[in-house]
Amino acid sequence: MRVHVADHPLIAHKLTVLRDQRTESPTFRLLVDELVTLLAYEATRDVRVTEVEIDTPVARTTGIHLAAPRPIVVPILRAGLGMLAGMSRLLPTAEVGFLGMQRDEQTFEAITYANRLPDDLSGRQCFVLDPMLATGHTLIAAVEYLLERGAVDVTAICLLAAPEGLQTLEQAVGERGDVGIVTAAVDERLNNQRFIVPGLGDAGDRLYGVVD
Ligand SMILES: O=P(O)(O)OC[C@H]1O[C@H](OP(=O)(O)OP(=O)(O)O)[C@H](O)[C@@H]1O
Ligand SMILES: O=c1cc[nH]c(=O)[nH]1
Ligand SMILES: [Mg+2]
Repeated sequence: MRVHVADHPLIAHKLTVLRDQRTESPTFRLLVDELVTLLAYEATRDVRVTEVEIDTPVARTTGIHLAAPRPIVVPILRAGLGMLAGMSRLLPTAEVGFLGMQRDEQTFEAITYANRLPDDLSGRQCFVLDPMLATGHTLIAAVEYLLERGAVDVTAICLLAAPEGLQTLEQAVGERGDVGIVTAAVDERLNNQRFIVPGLGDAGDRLYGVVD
């Protein structure tokens, strides 16, 4: 499994403000949006392209366009929705599928409450958006939905990952397909409630407010 930790002072600065418990929702949303655009730049390094001939006002030349079929972007609701606008800015022609998933806070298993993905993802490159990779259960389920439908290349863009979750993900899906993670940081560990430490708290709550 490919793991890329984006090492850049601007990313580290924005992440520090994001982690700060004094940062309120409006600023938090803005920072998530900015961070995902920076991370998407790394995550799309191997996006498929095709050569094209074009005429500039001066001469004929060879360039590249994104290859067909178009990539698909999959935000995992709720928190992943906060990453969609930033990703779409960089990949405006990508299709968007949706997964609604919630972690059971007793068992830490992922519950899927919405699945709006194309049935056939044969040969498609997929970019999954979820800010937090904690136990990894949510992302494992998401990656499995995509690989089952024929996706060949799945890259998850996360803001924070826990070492435990990365290991669990690697064991579960690392050998099944081409799976990669791009994250702004790998934190220290999970606590007893399986929250990432030091982390940033509950990403969904910080983006959208607390729900029961
Ligand atoms: O790696 P895991 O242990 O599975 O945890 C990570 C998941 O937990 C959070 O979602 P949450 O269940 O809080 O839902 P929300 O986005 O609606 O807040 C987060 O956005 C991930 O989807
Ligand atoms: O630290 C964590 C773990 C799971 N989900 C979150 O939003 N934060
Ligand atoms: Mg949440």
